[in-house]
Amino acid sequence: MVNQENLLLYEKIWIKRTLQRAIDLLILLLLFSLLCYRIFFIISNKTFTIPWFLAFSCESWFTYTWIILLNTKWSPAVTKTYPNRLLQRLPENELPCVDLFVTTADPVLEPPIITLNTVLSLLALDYPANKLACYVSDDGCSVFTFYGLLEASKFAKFWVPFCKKYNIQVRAPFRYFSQVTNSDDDSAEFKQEWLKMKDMYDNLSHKIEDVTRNSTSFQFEGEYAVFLNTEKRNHPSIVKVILENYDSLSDGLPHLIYISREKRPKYEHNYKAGAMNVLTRVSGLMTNAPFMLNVDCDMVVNNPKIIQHAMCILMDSKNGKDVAFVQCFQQFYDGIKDDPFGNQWVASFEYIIKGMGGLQGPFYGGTNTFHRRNAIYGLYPDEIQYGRKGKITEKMLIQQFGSSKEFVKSVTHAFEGSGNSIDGISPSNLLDKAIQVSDCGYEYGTSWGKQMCWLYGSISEDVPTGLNMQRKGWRSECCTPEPTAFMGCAPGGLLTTMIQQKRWSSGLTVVFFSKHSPVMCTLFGKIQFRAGLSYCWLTNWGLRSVFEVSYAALVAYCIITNTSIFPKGLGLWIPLTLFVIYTIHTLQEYLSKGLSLRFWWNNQRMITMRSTSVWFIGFLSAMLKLLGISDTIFEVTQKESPTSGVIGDDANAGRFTFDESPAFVVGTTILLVQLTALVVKILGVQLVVHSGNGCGLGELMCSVYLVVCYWPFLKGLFARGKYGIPLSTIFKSALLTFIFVHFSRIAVVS
Ligand SMILES: O=c1ccn([C@@H]2O[C@H](COP(=O)(O)OP(=O)(O)O[C@H]3O[C@H](CO)[C@@H](O)[C@H](O)[C@H]3O)[C@@H](O)[C@H]2O)c(=O)[nH]1
Ligand SMILES: [Mn+2]
Repeated sequence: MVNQENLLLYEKIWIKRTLQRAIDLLILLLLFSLLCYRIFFIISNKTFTIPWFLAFSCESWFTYTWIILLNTKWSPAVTKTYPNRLLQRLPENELPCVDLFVTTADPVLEPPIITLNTVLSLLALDYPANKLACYVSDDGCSVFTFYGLLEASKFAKFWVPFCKKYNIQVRAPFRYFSQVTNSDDDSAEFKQEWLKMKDMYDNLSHKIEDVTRNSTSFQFEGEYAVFLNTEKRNHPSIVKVILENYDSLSDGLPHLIYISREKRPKYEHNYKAGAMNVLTRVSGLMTNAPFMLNVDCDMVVNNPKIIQHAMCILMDSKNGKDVAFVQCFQQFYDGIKDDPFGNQWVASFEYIIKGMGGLQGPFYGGTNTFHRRNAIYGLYPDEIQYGRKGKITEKMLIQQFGSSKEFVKSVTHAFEGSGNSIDGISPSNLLDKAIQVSDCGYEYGTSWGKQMCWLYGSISEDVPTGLNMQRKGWRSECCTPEPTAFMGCAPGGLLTTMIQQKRWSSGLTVVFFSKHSPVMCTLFGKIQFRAGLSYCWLTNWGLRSVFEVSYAALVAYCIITNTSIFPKGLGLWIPLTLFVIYTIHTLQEYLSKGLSLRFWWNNQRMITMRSTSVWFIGFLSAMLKLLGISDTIFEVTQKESPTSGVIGDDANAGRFTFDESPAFVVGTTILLVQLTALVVKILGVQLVVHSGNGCGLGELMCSVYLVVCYWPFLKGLFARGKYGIPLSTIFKSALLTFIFVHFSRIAVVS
């Protein structure tokens, strides 16, 4: 007989990739050869030119990047969870409580119908309803989001039982109805109910469409009166209990609470991190679950048993004790075929996240994550077992957590592991306390956002928040059940993708130079060496762009001035082989995952485009922020409304569209500079340098490669309308190109 108690709730499965490792090493060897070649060349020829030195610096950086990337990818692992064992071990009523958080920020960029679907999919989770509470934070302070939630809660009373009765897998109605039609095999009863549900859902979405369309005639009465005269950035806290499971029925509906934290023009709101901290406090007061799940408003549940899977990890008495958070990777529905904008992250998931999964665990990705409340509150892993070090007085707690006595009490309860803070008091009786902790002055002088919980200061709040926990010795785990846990909406077009990339680059650069930088956390905290390096890879996106842009500029400079940075003759074989093997390597990575050639190329060119354009802008904006010159803002990613049709089917969905956004200026400039260089070469009007070390095949190939990557931009130069690059952008880029060429010539002449 196998003793049930000894069976693990989850296991780590290591992935073997011998061939890939061999190629990885070969590339590393070639990179080192190139660097050595440069050093010997300088020593033996006793010539030292600035372009050579710059090329050497860039290539050293690329080698460093390659090393930290290898380090990240080299011990990949996935976790396998056994939810049945969990249920055998724990009776349903002993399963832990989980607080569910949804954030939304803008009713236009994030249509309420999307948020409602996410909420509905959470309410319908396959987990005892009395163990769940769903909190929605609305930074848009939108009466339509609130209206939508009220309507959705009425629909939920039918939808949730329907899903549970028929064991529906996809519980976000718009996903369900777009995928599943009833068939002849279904029972008459099911068909009837299906039709009824579809009818009710259509009704719900029409209602919401109608109020948003006729927004001016909305009646601010009753429940809605508090929204009258509120402005997005200037309004008091609004907390509303929409659903309440009074009798704590396991087959009822979870609590549903709407929160719009106070906003005043003079206060910093700290974007999503600020919203998450308010959610943490309100939920601490009302339900104080030991675990919390956080999702963005577009991340619908796709696997209704996901909590059981995550709990296998967090509740495992052997390996789970030091796990602070469980990360389910972001996956997307209705992605455009072959990923033209490189925002579906399939390869990153396979190689980077699984790679980190084998180290100290994946980084916190901002959504689809289960957190341990005590880890978020700043405890160390061993404090969970042996209690907090030293005696903590109430005064100290108030200093850290703020002045709400009730909230501080809930924190003490959380630390003691004794669950609900104010037993027997239902959420609606705690409204005034909840409003108090949602006020913008509440955090003043406390540790919120500085030492604990969601950290402030970077617009990629997720990475430092996760790092801050891991530096205390916590680990994290990936959770990858079948079917996929959550599905979200990938940015629809080029501009949205570029803005998102800029935000990440900027936010991550700030993290790299902040006190929560992976270097500091490795030196002075408990981030393991290799995990620290993998965090360096992640937070160096911005810095990397500086070297990539420099390299691109250098190549063009060489062609224009007829100088060279690449070896001649035999020496040219090193960079050439490097290029060919690297290409085969990435191609192999994609093909072996069943992705197409087109997919691979789309991703490769997007990697080049984003790392030489928006990452660079992100880096510059991070520098301005670090120097205190200007602040960075969190630009919310637009989510496509489900009613606007399936994105993937549109023939033009993958075409590049442009507008006057500065995000396109750098890219257009890179392209124009390369084109100018090539034209100069073809016309033979280069400046001849007397050393005889003129530009050769290497420089030309680099330049042509860049033009090929930027092909969609090249087409944009000649196209019109939204597919064309606006004249003003072309003009700005042309000016920058002119300046570049001018200074290149001056630099040579002098
Ligand atoms: O002031 C704000 C800004 C954003 N959000 C919410 O934050 C979430 C993420 O914003 P989104 O525009 O969708 O950003 P993405 O680039 O798609 O998000 C990724 O990157 C972010 C960090 O840059 C993380 O916070 C996200 O979880 C992660 O999915 C959304 O639910 C927003 O409603 C707020 O609540 N308040
Ligand atoms: Mn998103």
